[in-house]
Amino acid sequence: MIAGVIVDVPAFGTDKTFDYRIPEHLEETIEVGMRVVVPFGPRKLTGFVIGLKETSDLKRLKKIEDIVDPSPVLNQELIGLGKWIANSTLCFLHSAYQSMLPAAMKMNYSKRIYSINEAIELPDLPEQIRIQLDSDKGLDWAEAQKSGKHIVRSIQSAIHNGNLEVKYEIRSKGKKKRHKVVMVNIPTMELNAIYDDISRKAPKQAEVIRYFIGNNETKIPTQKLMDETESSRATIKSLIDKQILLETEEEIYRDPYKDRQFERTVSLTLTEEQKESIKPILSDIENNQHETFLIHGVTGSGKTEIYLQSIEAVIQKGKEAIMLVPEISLTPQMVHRFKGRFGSEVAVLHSGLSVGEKYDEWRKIQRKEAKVVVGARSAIFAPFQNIGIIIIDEEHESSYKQEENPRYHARDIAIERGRFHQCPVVLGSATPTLESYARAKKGVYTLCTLHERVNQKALPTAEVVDMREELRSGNRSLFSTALFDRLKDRVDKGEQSVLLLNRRGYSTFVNCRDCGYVAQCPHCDISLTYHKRSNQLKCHYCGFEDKQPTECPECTSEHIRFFGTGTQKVEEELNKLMPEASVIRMDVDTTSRKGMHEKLLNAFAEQKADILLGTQMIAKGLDFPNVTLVGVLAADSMLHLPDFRSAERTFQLLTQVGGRAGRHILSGEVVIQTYTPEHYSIQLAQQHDFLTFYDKEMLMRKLHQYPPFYFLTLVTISHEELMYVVDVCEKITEVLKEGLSEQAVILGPVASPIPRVKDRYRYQCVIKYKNEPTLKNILNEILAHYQKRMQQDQLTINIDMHPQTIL
Ligand SMILES: Nc1ncnc2c1ncn2[C@@H]1O[C@H](COP(=O)(O)OP(=O)(O)OP(=O)(O)O)[C@@H](O)[C@H]1O
Ligand SMILES: [Zn+2]
Ligand SMILES: [Zn+2]
Repeated sequence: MIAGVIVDVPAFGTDKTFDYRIPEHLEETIEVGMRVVVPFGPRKLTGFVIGLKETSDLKRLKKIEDIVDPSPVLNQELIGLGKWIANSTLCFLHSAYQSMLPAAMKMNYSKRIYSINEAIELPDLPEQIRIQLDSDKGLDWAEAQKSGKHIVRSIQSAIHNGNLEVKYEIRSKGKKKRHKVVMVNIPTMELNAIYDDISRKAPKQAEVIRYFIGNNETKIPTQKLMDETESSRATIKSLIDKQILLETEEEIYRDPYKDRQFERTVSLTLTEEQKESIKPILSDIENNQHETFLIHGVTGSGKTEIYLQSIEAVIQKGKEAIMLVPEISLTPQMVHRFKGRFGSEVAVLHSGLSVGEKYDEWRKIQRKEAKVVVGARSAIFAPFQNIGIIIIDEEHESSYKQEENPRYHARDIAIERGRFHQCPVVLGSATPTLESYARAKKGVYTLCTLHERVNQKALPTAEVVDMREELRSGNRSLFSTALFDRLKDRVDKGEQSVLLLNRRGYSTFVNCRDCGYVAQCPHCDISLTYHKRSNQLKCHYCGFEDKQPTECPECTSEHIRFFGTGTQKVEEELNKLMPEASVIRMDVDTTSRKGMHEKLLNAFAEQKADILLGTQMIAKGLDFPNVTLVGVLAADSMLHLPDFRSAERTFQLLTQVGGRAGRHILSGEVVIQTYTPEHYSIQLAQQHDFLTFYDKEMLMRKLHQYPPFYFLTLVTISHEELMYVVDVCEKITEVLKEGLSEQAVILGPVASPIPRVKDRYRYQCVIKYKNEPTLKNILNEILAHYQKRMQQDQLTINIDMHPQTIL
């Protein structure tokens, strides 16, 4: 038998199936979808088996050496899906497959050196190195290279002379966790007799036997048995030696939620609007029919309850469900809602879990121990076999697009999988993307609208405050009088407030008041970010760190410091102006440690603070009954970014954050501070008027030839030498101009918005087009043409077929 294998060398020349012969002893074992170890040149690599056949066109085939997985990690559907991803996003097949698996299953390759014969004298090498060469583990080549040219050369000549040998080793990054369990190794009725027999001579051992007599369990983790019977390892060991007990190893799951109780919840009686929306979804589930729905429902309209009841119907049919939520709204509250309804049938996948935990959750799905997965973007690849529904909540969230290879959008994958499984795909949002809403209007998606909040509560009233007016009337603080008064009122009444500071486009840099100098990263063309806690400047692109300067390097003025308005600054001002208010601050700095995100939210939920101050991460999904005021400190901080989606993003953010207020018994109020109160995205968000916003924004997109009227493709080229980058980018632009139709618009070459990162210059060109059937071929030809230079010359060409932003 021959296996077709996709090897772990994501490069242009190797992006194809290689044939390997299956050795006899593995013939029965190897299946499509497994990973195997194969020889590749001088190396050993892993690869995915994506097909089996009887014969190959090639005569001399190498043999598969070993298997990595005892059972397939990809099923037929996922193998097909990988090809589709590779084709539609122009990525390598191996990258597509790898991205479907948890990080723990990535392979580590190492090259190790061993002595062939311990007795051989290698006087050129230091004692320590010789010991390692003679050991079982050998010497790691990467390590050896750090020990100096002289030593490296000696090792190389010893290899050449046949005194040392090289082995390639492969390990996966994550491990399965195991623990020891003991079980009774004799018929249970004999236990009493044995107890009588040994109780005098070995009372400790008898104690352990009695545990099993008095208990229905016949198998128990060794550690637990020792704890419960207060016995030692030696006692247990004697019983094992006597073959009364048997000890084995068992795999255990790391369950991040194991210490938590989830109160069971039941389905709520749906409102009329909810019933109308869920009806066609349930009918598709019943009839195994694929259709994409867009649920446009105002904040608090009960979309989540529709998801829950749809999933319930799917489970009842014996099928599985994928539920995607954006990373930042995958809060404990959210997990609770799903675990509360479906218990342990729910697997959760998000970046807050450790590599091992994620691996375990994935295996729970693989082994069919979970029926529902709730997770961020990559959960779309959950290895279910029998999917009955795929739901994407907050479908407008940009985090559903992966910004590195493979550059896929989870929405596209959802629809592709939905088609394969003939099941409904549900997209939900209070602020759908223009793309999705346009498709719904055209009838490509089925539109369901929820106009009202579940409890008939009015949407919170919003006030827009013109900050220019505030300045004119002498208020230089970050808070308008309107916002300040309301904040104070809530603190006095014991109600809670949420304050949003949109970080993007916000000043966090250090500059000189006298000459205007701004501290920049020496490796990237971007300003350094000031970190108060360490009093340091940091580059968020390359990690470069520097001390806060005491004088300006340009003009030696001492007036150089951080004048920005990050969340820390706001917190300080709040403390000064309203010392009686307690504040919880949530931003990248306060939530970087594991579990902090949850801790801070819990504290706020328990009303331990009056004000929750934070960045975008607080805008979504939170549902606190006592919150009656939401303030947005600078609504337009993102509006002026030169990005075609900036108005849409502003509208979405304001609508979402506004939706946090007054969701329960108390009514809510929203105050939006802005320097451009006349902008339609701000005015229409104030009026909760999605439809008018949609019409207006669609006109703008049409006028400027942006999605959804045009498709975009972004090509980014980078290299250390500026002239080289410009040259390659110019040539690529020319090729595109020649190959594409008259209708295609090609912008560029231009420097990327961040023109240099990690000492590499970046240039880009953007293609706007309606219908260019040859585009992918042309791009593939370009990649093929530059393949050598990409491998040998550190040239990078990145292609994003549908960029979320061209910023
Ligand atoms: N049919 C119902 N009867 C009673 N309460 C309901 C019903 N449906 C939903 N709710 C409750 O209403 C609140 C808001 O619902 P839910 O969170 O599902 O809204 P949503 O549309 O998902 O909101 P958002 O988009 O703002 O996150 C929740 O507390 C939920 O438990
Ligand atoms: Zn200066
Ligand atoms: Zn940098």
